Amino acid sequence: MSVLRPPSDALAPHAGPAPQAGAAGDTPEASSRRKRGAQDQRNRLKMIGVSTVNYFAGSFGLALYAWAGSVGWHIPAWFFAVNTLGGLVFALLVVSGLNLRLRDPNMFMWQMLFAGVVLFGFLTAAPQLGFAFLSAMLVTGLFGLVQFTVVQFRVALAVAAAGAAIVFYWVGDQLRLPASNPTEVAVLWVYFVLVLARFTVLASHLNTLRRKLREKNELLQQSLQRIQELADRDELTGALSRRRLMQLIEAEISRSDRSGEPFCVVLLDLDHFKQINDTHGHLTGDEVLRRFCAAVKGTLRLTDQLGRYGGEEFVVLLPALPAAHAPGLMARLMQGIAERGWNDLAPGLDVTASGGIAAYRRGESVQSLLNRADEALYRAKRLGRNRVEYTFDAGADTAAHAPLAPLSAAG
Ligand SMILES: Nc1nc2c(ncn2[C@@H]2O[C@H](COP(=O)(O)OP(=O)(O)OP(=O)(O)O)[C@@H](O)[C@H]2O)c(=O)[nH]1
Repeated sequence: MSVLRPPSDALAPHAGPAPQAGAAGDTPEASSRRKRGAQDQRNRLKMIGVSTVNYFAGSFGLALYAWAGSVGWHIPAWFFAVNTLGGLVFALLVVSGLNLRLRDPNMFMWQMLFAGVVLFGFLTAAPQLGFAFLSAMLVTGLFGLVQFTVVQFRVALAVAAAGAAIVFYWVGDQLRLPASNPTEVAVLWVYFVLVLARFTVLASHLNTLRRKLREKNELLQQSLQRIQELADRDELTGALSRRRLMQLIEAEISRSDRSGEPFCVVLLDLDHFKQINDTHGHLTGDEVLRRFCAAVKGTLRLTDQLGRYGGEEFVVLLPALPAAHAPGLMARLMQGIAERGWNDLAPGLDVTASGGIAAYRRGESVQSLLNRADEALYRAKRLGRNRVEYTFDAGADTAAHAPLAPLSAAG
């Protein structure tokens, strides 16, 4: 007998007015908002329909009691009329879009209030069916359980408690569980089963909502993960994104400042890459970038990080690496690039890279560290490419940062 018209979109609340369909200059975002808004309205209408069927069942139960002689026929007739009218009003509010002007377009509170007033009204008018209206209130309360916020639920509870106090005071002594003859007992059973059936329908509806919510959550998690991956990785090469790399260098600086452990960064730049693109095509250029990264990664430790700094420029972060050990590692790295083999990609293709290394100097910023690596890289380019240059760090520990001879990967 619940007269509650449950809301439509517990899963996709939409508070704003839906823009007109096909509005000129509709952006994809506005268009998807509009579609979501229209879907929300359809859901609201659908749930008003479900609720209508629900109080048809309630009216039917009351009609059985009228047939059994427990109440006059005017009780089911009025109950049916009042709830149908209420349903029509709520449906009209949705169809006209007027509900969108309300703070809560689902009209949760209004529907609950309406249900409460109707049920208490009929409880007063037919106290001999007390159990029927009280059990209907429980069904209504079940809707509130999922749709209301905690505050709304408390308000509804307070209003229901106050309403019950008034009505019980007024007609409490006449509240009955009508079962004084076999017909009434049979009707009581039917009515009871009807209430249970409505609980079951509601419970399965809640289950569906919960499942949809879980599915949406999973989808959201996957999307978030994908966004995180996109933010952290360069799609073409699989190297870390510049943003992620900067975060890792920052973290390494903090770690080094705390522990005193040295570390290095290397700026690597492919030589004459424009020419590779121009001669062999952009797709081959892309494949060169991929293979280059794979070759570099192949020579690094698991804890080392490779990130794409931009275009054909890459940064290698070498944690816990004293500057004195950098040349050996760079020789391996350059050898790895040379040995990668490029001819199968395009005949005559030769890929080399230049590098600049900087060892972290305590207290300096990421930018300063990278600037020094860039200066070394610039020198490597100027000195003929296909080589690695080291920036002597005058401010660092002497043993760990002794000046090193330029390293030529070719030699
Ligand atoms: N295929 C491909 N090319 C890229 C990509 N990003 C940047 N480039 C190209 O890389 C080239 C870089 O050219 P330059 O900056 O002149 O450098 P370079 O030709 O390598 O010359 P040096 O660095 O002086 O040895 C440009 O032609 C860019 O279009 C990419 O993702 N894919």
